[in-house]
Amino acid sequence: MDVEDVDEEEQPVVETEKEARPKKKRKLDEDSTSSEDEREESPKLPSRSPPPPATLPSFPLPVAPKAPSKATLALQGLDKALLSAELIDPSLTLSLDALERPPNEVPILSEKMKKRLTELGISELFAVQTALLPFLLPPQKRHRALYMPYDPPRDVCASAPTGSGKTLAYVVPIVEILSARIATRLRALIVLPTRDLVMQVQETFEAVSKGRGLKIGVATGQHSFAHEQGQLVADQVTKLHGGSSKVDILICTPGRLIDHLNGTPNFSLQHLRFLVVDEADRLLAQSFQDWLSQVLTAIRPPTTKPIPDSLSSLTLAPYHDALAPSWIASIPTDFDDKQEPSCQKLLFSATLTRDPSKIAALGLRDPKYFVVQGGDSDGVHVTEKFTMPPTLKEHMAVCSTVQKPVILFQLLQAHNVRNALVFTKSAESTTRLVRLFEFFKASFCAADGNAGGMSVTMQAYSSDLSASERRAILEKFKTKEIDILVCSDLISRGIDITHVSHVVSYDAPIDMRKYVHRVGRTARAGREGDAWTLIEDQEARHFKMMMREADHLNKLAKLKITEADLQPLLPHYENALRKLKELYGRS
Ligand SMILES: Nc1ncnc2c1ncn2[C@@H]1O[C@H](COP(=O)(O)OP(=O)(O)OP(=O)(O)O)[C@@H](O)[C@H]1O
Repeated sequence: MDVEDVDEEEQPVVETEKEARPKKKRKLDEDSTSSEDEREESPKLPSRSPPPPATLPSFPLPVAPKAPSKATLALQGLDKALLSAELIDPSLTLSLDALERPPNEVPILSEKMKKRLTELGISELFAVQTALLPFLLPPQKRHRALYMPYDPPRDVCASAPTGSGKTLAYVVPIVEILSARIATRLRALIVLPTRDLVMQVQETFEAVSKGRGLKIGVATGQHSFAHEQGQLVADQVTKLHGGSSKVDILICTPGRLIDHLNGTPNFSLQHLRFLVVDEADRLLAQSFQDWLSQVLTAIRPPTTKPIPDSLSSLTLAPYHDALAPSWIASIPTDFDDKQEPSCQKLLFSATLTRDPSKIAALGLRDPKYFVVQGGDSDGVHVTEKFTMPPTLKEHMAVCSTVQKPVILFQLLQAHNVRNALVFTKSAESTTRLVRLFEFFKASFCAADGNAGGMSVTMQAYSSDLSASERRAILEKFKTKEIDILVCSDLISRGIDITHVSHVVSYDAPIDMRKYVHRVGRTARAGREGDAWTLIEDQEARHFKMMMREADHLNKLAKLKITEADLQPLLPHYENALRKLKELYGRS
């Protein structure tokens, strides 16, 4: 079988319609001709009805519609701010030394930060960072303050391809601004969808903020609630209007955050200077006890504000409560401007959130959009749904269900694949595929002593494993003790393992977002990467439709595999299938 040839079966829907239209026209033309002929031949009788027209009007052939104008898109409800997004060329980089500002302005990065980044091997900024750092670290000192109740900062939505360095784009500014603090308060809250991602972002914060005296906490439910409470809040006994915090930065999952908001005395978000929603498209799609509205409420000042001790007692004693400025009740005067919380919301995603109701729910303040994406700068391109790393090569093969495993094994062998992630549809199928591969490898090695390229190690990584088992496996994969991880979509969001050279969607992803996040595990940080998708015959139509709708089908080349390539592997594959059947039969 030539896998290349398999997927010629369906015609694009548009073409089918195109063909149908002219046929319809021909039919009508034929009808009109025949009636004219009949008129020629029939005896000339007086006719009661008016004669039919000589020819029927012809229908115009369908043409591809033009791209909608900005005004049309605006009318369709697309957020105005999104239409005027700043487009950033993905190939843009900027050396740390070139980050200059005039001497009368605050430099973008402090010398301490430059030194630390250099120690971490970062000598230049990636595209998303070149745009966000100057924006989040403005040139005037007052715009970098922790409290700006009369002139609060603009919110930010940033969309950039997977692996393009979004994490540092918020970690660096947060560390720079919070390092100016004099007392520990909860000033930055980072919300992520999974525990694994929380750990990863925590590592980045700890690395970047080393020596800056910031305290970083996590809340994911990995430890008992009481333990976490003790780590986050210093005083849970005295009622403190200003809250109490043992950390400056908290990185958490939404569920656990809500638990603390509702159940930890003195846990308060009133001092927040940054709220980061990373992997925003996924977090906004999930309700998690309506986490977002609870967080937004906790950031806003209460309607009845507490009066600090110093005012109520009319003494000059400093009030221990440390309320945030917009929380403090004051006697209103005619000159008072409205005070607002100083919290700046930063949303990050590899896929644009285009649902206007979701954007509205965030209550963004004069949001500024940054989109890292090639193409025109006329703004219309911003409406494209997905941005991929430019160093990613994408391929697909359509095949039968039966041949899929052996095609995978052939690809791994022929391309000498190491450092790969293979995605399956469920935890159960990860285990089954790994077992099948082990039987296959054993049969292959028994026949060919030197293993002929089948020496790779494969391991299942799925929700069937405990968190500690998963961590240990991931660590082994990072240190290259394991060559290939077969995983369910658990790993497909944000996990950063830079050496992944191949991502194989063994089971095709069911939607475009899943596809983007899976393939985004490779070609990270400017490296090359390959993404292969295996599609079963019956899935081909849906998959291609999905790709076409995302304007992405033309980016996928076909994988070249022939019958001759598979032939030598088939006896071992049959052996492996028999063994697997025996195993599952037994259990
Ligand atoms: N300026 C830089 N120089 C060198 N490496 C960098 C730089 N910025 C980020 N990286 C590295 O690039 C890798 C990918 O970064 P990161 O995880 O932030 O990507 P991401 O855009 O958040 O991806 P995803 O959408 O998949 O979560 C990380 O290993 C990070 O350390």
